[in-house]
Amino acid sequence: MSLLQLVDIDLAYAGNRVVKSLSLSLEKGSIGCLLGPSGCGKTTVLRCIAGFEPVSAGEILLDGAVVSRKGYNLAPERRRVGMVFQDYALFPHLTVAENIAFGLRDRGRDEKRDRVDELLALVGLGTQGNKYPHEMSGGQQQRVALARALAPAPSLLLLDEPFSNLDVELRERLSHEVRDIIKATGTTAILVTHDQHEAFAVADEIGIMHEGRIQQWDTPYNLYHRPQNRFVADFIGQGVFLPGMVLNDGRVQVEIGTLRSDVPIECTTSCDNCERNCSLDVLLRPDDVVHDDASPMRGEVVHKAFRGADILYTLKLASGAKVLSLVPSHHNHAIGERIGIRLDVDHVVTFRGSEAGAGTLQLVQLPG
Ligand SMILES: Nc1ncnc2c1ncn2[C@@H]1O[C@H](COP(=O)(O)OP(=O)(O)OP(=O)(O)O)[C@@H](O)[C@H]1O
Repeated sequence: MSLLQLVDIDLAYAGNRVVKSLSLSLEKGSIGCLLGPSGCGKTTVLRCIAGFEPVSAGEILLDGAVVSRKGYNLAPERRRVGMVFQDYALFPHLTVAENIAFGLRDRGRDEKRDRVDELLALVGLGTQGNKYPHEMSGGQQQRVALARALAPAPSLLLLDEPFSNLDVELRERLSHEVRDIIKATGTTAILVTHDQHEAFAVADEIGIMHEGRIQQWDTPYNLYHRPQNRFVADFIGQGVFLPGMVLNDGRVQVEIGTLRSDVPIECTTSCDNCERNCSLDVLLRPDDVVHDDASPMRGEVVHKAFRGADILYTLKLASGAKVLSLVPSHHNHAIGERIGIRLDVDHVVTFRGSEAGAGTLQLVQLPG
């Protein structure tokens, strides 16, 4: 059953629509994420869900009950929604235990103490309840903030860029921990971030946002492997679009080889016969282009990024087009070298060719 539903919500600041007919639904116990570039409206959606912004159209339902619609906005404190912010927002004059107990003011003393102990243990700070926030590291402070938000057992937890003040390594570790903690409590949650690694580490489902709209709401796997439009393909992971031509038997020819899909190519109504030399763009990820000394197909190394286990090569083809190739790092080639490559594509993702109207999804071909 959906715990949270947004149905065609709109929000405008001084006539400027920053959220546009946005819909999503989140099952009880699952973790969703709004991921997108700065200014796309993620935080505004979160503020609407929390009740800090009234919607100008559409509805928000929590546990089946309408909490927001035009002209009606249930107060934030009556929504049973917990929030975690990027700056932790802990009370500096209260101890860690007092911070966590803040939302439990109406509970008895013993019940409050037991709940605080339970939360301290859950976030791995069992012995640190008497410390003050300034005596703790950034990561510890964020765990306190999470414990404080979870203490009243909210039906929905909202996390707004919760890791952005932390260094990269800690961010990655804490994002896994936070997921485990949220899952251990069975809480439904929504995370807002512009960092896809964070989104992948925490969320079950992710909505890619662009200019106030969700472009695709899907699992991390599908966003990477089955992007529904160019924006999603560009935003998630790395890759290039290489011009291609559909061959008669459903194969797609690109400069460095021929791709084959297990399913027929599907066109949109404006292109009703892909079998006849349709031109399109093929999405090639760095792992689709394999280094192979024996291959007659060559690419010139124009850039290389050493990543420890792998090197990400940018290779220029004879036409001048570039592809990316992820290669084990013991294959160390110099800039200017021409190295052998071949395609190793598991499934084919294509979009209508640039000259025919870049940006419009026309065709996606995937294995059955
Ligand atoms: N209170 C406000 N008044 C007017 N415009 C606002 C207000 N808050 C946000 N905006 C505008 O609404 C748009 C969406 O902002 P929002 O903060 O939701 O984006 P975001 O995706 O969360 O961005 P970021 O990742 O940078 O936080 C932006 O263009 C922003 O300038």
